[in-house]
Amino acid sequence: MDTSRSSKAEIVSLIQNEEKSLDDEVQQLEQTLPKEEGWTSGSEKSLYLYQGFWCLARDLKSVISLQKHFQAFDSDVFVATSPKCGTTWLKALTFSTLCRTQYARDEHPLLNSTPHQLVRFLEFDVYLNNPFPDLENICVYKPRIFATHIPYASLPTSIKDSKCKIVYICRNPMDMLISLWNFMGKLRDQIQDPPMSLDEAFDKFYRGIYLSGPFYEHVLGYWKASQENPDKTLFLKYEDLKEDISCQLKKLAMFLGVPFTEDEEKQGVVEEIAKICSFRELKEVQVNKKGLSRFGTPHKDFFRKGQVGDWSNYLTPSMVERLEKLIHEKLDGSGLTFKLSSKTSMA
Ligand SMILES: Nc1ncnc2c1ncn2[C@@H]1O[C@H](COP(=O)(O)OS(=O)(=O)O)[C@@H](OP(=O)(O)O)[C@H]1O
Repeated sequence: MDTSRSSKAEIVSLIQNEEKSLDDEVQQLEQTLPKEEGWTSGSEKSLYLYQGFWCLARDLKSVISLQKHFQAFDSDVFVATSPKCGTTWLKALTFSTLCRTQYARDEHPLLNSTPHQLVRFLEFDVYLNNPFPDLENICVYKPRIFATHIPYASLPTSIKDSKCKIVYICRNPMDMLISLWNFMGKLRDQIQDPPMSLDEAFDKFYRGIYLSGPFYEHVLGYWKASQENPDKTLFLKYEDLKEDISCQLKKLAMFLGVPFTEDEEKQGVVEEIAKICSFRELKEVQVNKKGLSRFGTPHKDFFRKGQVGDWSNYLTPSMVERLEKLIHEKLDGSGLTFKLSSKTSMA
């Protein structure tokens, strides 16, 4: 919306009209889109299948408004993920890599802000209840870095068409399921919902019914984008980061156009970033231990175990067999594979 020539009253009226038209559109969609019970109780927690992915009614409004209005800059960077695949970690790493010259080494912003405050979600935060956020002033550090769980196909056109960069992280779906089930379990406790059995969670996950699911479509969308244009989309795996964070961090810096210099490497900058963004360190920072995120989740719930292979402590052999078969079917021919190691590792 170009408001450069409008008076304040005209702008207020434009915003009100846009809000009203969005509300009408969402109300209509709620009546027509396929609908399923969400992971917590309450009709507002129902999930709707919008453009092939599952979305809360609250988020439908922000997704539509950012699809309509968001204008990406060539310099922007987007952290794209499915939930529970390493978003918090990749936000911290991307921010620390890109903005490393903008703060003193002993005054890292991650010591006072959560990764979700430094790299804000477009649909759950920036555009939540606000179709025209003040994007000019929203990111203190430059370049602008935003995050999203929206699948590649449904990203605002300007993200796909501009020269901005997208970093994506995926995780083996079995660990993702266990992480999601534990996370939603904590949300259910807070609102006094009875616990959801693992069988029920497995069934929902298997059918792709969770925020931004189905998993395979999400992963394959970004996988194909990274194959077609590797300079625009970088595809990372949680397991690879756990295995060799320095190597993956250098790859990330190179992709973002800010490779570590020889001097930086000698000074241990790579290891410093890896350390401050590690599960062990971030979990202990005060700001990550208390308080709620702007989308209502306790900060501490973004840090649970941070391990590879925790699924083997929960999933039954028949669940594993069914998921392995599904993974095989869905990813067949794509060239994408997951390590399903049951060996756990800590940061
Ligand atoms: N720094 C760091 N290093 C490694 N692992 C980390 C880190 N921070 C968070 N985690 C683990 O990531 C899981 C949460 O996933 P997301 O951050 O994608 O969640 S969310 O989508 O933003 O809600 C969740 O995984 P599980 O422990 O398996 O549940 C977190 O513990």
